[in-house]
Amino acid sequence: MSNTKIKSAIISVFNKDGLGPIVKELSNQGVTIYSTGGTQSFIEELGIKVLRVEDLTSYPSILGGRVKTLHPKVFGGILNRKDNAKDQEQLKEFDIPSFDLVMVDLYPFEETVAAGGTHEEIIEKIDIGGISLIRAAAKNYKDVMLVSTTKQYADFLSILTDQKGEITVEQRKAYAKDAFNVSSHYDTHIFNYFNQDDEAVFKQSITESQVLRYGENPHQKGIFYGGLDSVFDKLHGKELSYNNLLDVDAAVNLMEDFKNENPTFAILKHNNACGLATRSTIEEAYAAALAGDPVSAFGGILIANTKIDAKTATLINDLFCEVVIAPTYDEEAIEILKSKKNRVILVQKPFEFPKKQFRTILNGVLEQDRDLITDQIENFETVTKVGTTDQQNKDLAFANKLVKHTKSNTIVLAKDGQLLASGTGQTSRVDALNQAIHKAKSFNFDLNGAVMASDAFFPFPDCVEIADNEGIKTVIQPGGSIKDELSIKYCDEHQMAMVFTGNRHFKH
Ligand SMILES: NC(=O)c1ncn([C@@H]2O[C@H](COP(=O)(O)O)[C@@H](O)[C@H]2O)c1NC=O
Repeated sequence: MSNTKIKSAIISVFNKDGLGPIVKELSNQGVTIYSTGGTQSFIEELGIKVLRVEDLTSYPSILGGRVKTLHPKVFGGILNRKDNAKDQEQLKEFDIPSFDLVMVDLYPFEETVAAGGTHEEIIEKIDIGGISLIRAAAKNYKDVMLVSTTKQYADFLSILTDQKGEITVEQRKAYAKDAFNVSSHYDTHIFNYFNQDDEAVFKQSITESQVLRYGENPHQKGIFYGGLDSVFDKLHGKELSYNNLLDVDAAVNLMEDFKNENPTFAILKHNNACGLATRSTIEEAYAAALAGDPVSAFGGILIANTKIDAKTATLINDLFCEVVIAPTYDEEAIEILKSKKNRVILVQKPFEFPKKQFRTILNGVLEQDRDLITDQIENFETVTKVGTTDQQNKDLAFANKLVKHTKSNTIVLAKDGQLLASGTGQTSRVDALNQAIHKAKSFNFDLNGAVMASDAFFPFPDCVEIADNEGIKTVIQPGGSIKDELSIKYCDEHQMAMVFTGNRHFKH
């Protein structure tokens, strides 16, 4: 198959940005340009000759722009096969010009939904003519070059210029493939808008992707579908790996629950926090978080809920860590942190988490709502004779937030706004508690006065008994076991306080 020299073009774009240099080049190359209303005015204002689609079709744009290019003279000009004699005869018979280039930028449907447009505004942004132009030109890629998104402008302009308007069939096919990506993405968003009542249909479209160095292990391939630019500004460091991304996700989710708290710092390893503390300064919060488990912190992911200053950065610099995340940094702090070549420094932007979560299992996909419940002190239900003090309530809320972001089964032990230790991802709650106690003791924490949080109810009174024996007298848990009474009874007999939240926070 031969190259196609662009001699005629039809251009209909919503966003006119970046169009100027392309139409100038097309004009320089003597290309005949047809265009729709707004695009035509834009091109004319550049002093470039352009023909009106209305003159071609002998119809004005009607129904408020709902019908402007939908005409056999337009679609015949795009869909005709150059090597099909009958097609070419019909072009002559019906006086249809043949198009070698189609350029479209669709109505901004997704953006209108995101901006909270009214139903009527959103419906009007369902592009009909544009999507038809795209499908037609992509179908006939053997003869037609199609630019279906403004993202292709720079590449297309260089092809146009370098190859003097001669486009190879490989290039046309590649652009056609991209076009079906554009059209299917567009339709996915329309479907999801119409499916807001949550009918169980899985349809997602993510056009951005990043090939990772590898997956969870070096022998596994890894790709991230999504774009991090809306979440972070990356100031420094190597590419985030598959495991880094999982940890970063866990860190950002965790810190979301502490974003309105006093300065709070977390250190994560393998998606779980190994250090977390809230203090009056971020420097103190970092020091207390690190003290939670300085061994695990090696190679960890660090996240702060407030600005990282130079003093904190100096402390961080003593630790080998993969990623540091904060909403802002002092200039000096950035320079200090940059001293390690590979360390990734991220500025977290204000960011709204998607409301749904997905993961693959077996031969399908699981979907669930994000766990948006953050248990508030005013909703705590004291179920024991002994109540809780204000400080204990603060610690219970702190530990309970952490439990929500730790792999099940989990038990979190905390005191004075500091994670003392947690048991993570254990097959029994008793194992989780024993792991937490063992860890806390290994770092010389005094468990007297500590609080215990559990992600799910206690099926037996064994955990409260073990906790009691260690001096832990205050407990928070969802409640809901048929044997709750046994745990409550134990607490009452041993002057322990227990609070129910009513909300389980499994995380698997
Ligand atoms: N109705 C049609 O026949 C039609 N043909 C092209 N469009 C769209 O109209 C827009 C360009 O319009 P204008 O050139 O008038 O600014 C583009 O987003 C294009 O995708 C159409 N509009 C919507 O369907």
